[in-house]
Amino acid sequence: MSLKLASGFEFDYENLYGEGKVTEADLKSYEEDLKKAHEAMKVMREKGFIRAHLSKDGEPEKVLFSQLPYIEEGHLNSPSSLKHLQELTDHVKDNVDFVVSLGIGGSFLGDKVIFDVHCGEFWNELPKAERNGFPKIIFSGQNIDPRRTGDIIHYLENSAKVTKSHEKRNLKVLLLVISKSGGTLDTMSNFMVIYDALQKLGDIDVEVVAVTDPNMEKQTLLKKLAIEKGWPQYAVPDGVGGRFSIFCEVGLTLAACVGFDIESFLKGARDMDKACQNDDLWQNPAMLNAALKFAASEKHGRDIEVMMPYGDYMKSVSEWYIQLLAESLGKQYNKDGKEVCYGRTPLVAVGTTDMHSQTQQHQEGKLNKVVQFIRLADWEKDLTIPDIFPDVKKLSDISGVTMGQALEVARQSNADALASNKRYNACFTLPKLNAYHLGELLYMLAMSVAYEGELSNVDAFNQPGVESYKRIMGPKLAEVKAANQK
Ligand SMILES: O=P(O)(O)OC[C@H]1O[C@](O)(CO)[C@@H](O)[C@@H]1O
Repeated sequence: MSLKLASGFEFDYENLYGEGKVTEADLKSYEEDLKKAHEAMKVMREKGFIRAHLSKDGEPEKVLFSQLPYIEEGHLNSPSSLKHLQELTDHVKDNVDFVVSLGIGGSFLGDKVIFDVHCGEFWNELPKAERNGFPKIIFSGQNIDPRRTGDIIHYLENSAKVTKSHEKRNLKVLLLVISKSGGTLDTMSNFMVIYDALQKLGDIDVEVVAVTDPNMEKQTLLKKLAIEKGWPQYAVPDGVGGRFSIFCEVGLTLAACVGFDIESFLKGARDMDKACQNDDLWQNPAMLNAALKFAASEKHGRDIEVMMPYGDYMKSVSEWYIQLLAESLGKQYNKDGKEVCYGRTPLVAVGTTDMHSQTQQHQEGKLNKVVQFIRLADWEKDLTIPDIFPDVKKLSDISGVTMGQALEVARQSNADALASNKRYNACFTLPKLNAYHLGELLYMLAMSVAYEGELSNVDAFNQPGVESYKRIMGPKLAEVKAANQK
């Protein structure tokens, strides 16, 4: 049982729906709610309106992520904004040695997905020609870890020495500072430490590009600095929350720095958006995914979702999804102010790696999980396991198949084993790992949490819970500073 789009994207729900799983009757009981949720999505697309959604200042706020795939003048992504991104590409290509991308949460996770999918693990070790002249990339700001930040500075210092002695020039480093609110401690502390250290080194030319809320009336700290210092600016528009921002200039600036195909990525998202306008539940990937996961949680207690892509470079997709699901649906109060403590808990896993650790739990632990696989139908550069030890039967037996085939056999076996023991699971198949199919997948997941927000009657677009520790953290930090000054 699966929903397959013309692009080849497939959602296989065989092990999630049917007898002993989410049933027809379960979905029937949500018929009216699904209709309403689908209507709400139409209104969101047309007007940017989501019932009861308020900004963190308690003001009515639009929800505009569904506009992002459509490149049109006057839209958030437009021919002129793409031209502006091309200027960044033209600037960094064959010119900048390193881009340090600074951000956390939605200002990091999507960029890491783009980097992993497009560049892979060894990008920074490749000769420049193999990177097509694009810079090396370092991520920072996603923690406040003095050792790693110190290591980044030291690494750049050493690179500057090599550049000076081999090429008789300064190293060029661009700090891409990404923060919607413009003042996040994690991002800005790393930025200040790194910017200061690099400027003091003397043999590094440092420049800054700021990605922040463009609002001129209520300027973020980062915006003010960018104006004052004349740094180029890109936008995290009003109405686009961090966890949806991979489709705006948060993700697209990093994409522009590595030569990731932005237009294909947005086309994938756009085609998925069209598929998600289908009124038929069984033909609408986001509505179907939301309905099945919601029913699995509410009717069968399966309220943990293990996002388990098969392949190392998709682990960050799972990490991106953690924020999407957790911040969108983990809510104490529903839209009517009633305490509900809703939310499905997301977990990161990777196949085959976690089949040798977590799978024991998935297979025999509490019956509270849905394991959601992601697989690639085609590994463009697959490798065949050679028969180099023909006398060693066990090794000879595993030769003659490709690693991609072995990976898929492992996944299917895991799915079958789970299903045979009442363990719900499902699978998204991407025909290939490229910008287009990534756009499809991520957009479908974003739209799916929007549906689930409506089904569960919680605001999927705020995150009041993260303000609690922030309120405690500010004064605590001030106390530490005061003590340091004594
Ligand atoms: O882009 P900013 O404003 O620095 O925020 C980073 C992240 O922090 C959060 O606000 C949570 O603390 C996320 O929602 C957001 O993606």
